[in-house]
Amino acid sequence: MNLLDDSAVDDRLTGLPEWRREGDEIRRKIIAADFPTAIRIVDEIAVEAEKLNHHPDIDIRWRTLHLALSTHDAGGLTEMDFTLAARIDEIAAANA
Ligand SMILES: C[C@H](O)[C@H](O)[C@H]1CNC2=NC(N)=NC(=O)C2=N1
Repeated sequence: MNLLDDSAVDDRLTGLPEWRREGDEIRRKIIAADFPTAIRIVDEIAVEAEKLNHHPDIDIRWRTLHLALSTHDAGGLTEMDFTLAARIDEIAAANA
């Protein structure tokens, strides 16, 4: 999987307004209604991550999830990160 250059990253982020670039990662926060919902979101993300064999870093703090995506094997951002980010946004919206 090839690393994306800065313009490609910026281009893909325009379609993902919840996400911010932080160096070699993209990050977003999800505030769930309550803790059980936060865990359900994490579980649904886990299903998608396994399908893609691409996994986010997830920080769970009560009902706030901090997510970070990067392609560790490539040492930075690739298409996989943006594919999973879009799926995470769908999961967040479905559990809003
Ligand atoms: C061996 C396994 O396919 C790899 O380690 C996968 C697993 N999940 C992954 N997740 C992420 N975010 N980046 C990777 O490079 C990656 N590689």
